[in-house]
Amino acid sequence: MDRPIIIALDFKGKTEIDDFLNKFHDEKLFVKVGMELFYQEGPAIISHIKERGHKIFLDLKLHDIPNTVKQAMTGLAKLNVDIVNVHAAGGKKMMEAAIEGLEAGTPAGQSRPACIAVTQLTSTSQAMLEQELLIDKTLNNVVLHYALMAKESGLEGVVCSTHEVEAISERIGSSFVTVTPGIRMKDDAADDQTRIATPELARTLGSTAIVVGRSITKKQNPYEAYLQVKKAWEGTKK
Ligand SMILES: O=C(O)c1cc(=O)[nH]c(=O)n1[C@@H]1O[C@H](COP(=O)(O)O)[C@@H](O)[C@H]1O
Repeated sequence: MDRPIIIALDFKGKTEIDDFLNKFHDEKLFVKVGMELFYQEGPAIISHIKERGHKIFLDLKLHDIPNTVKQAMTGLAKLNVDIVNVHAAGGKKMMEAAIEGLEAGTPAGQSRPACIAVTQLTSTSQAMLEQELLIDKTLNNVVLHYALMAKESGLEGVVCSTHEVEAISERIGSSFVTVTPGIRMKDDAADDQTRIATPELARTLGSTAIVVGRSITKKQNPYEAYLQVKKAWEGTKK
């Protein structure tokens, strides 16, 4: 993966997507389609965005019994997206089933989408981990453990916060993909995110890709905001 900025298209529908993408002057982007958009527009939105020439991370965060995840992934593989994801909390059998489903569903001549596992959401804090999820470990250790499970299950990488990237890369190797949301420019509000970082820090700590939503989509000039994120992300060498 060529260190992309993945723009989270958290919009209501196709009209909003077209208005937004039209601001990018034919630049080929890597975008993320999540639950908000997919549940409104269905699979047709994927072919629509692909026709415009953009790469897609389909972020539906599957988390169910292994057989259900396998069958769901068999269907999703036909959409020919670049990345899909699951929750690592579903366990190793579920993650293995996700890969089996993707392999079974990928049409001949197409490459199977990369599959990555959400470790702990970037909205989760240490206090929430302990008090609500009753996990009595450090966030870093939990994320690293989930990343190891994902690796053992045959996945290509994880979604984690920037703050766990170094530990994962040290233990598993830097070719294991780390996709990091919770990205904010210095003066932006954290909103509902807890484990945030600037694009510069993500670059310094070695994230494979950053996911950026509101710091681009909610700005008055999203294209200008994207260029600023890009400069920050590409400017600082590790
Ligand atoms: O899987 C994800 O993409 C994801 C995982 C996670 O731990 N945290 C997280 O924020 N995300 C997604 O990344 C995007 C972040 O959006 P912003 O907070 O607006 O930049 C949203 O679309 C989330 O659904």
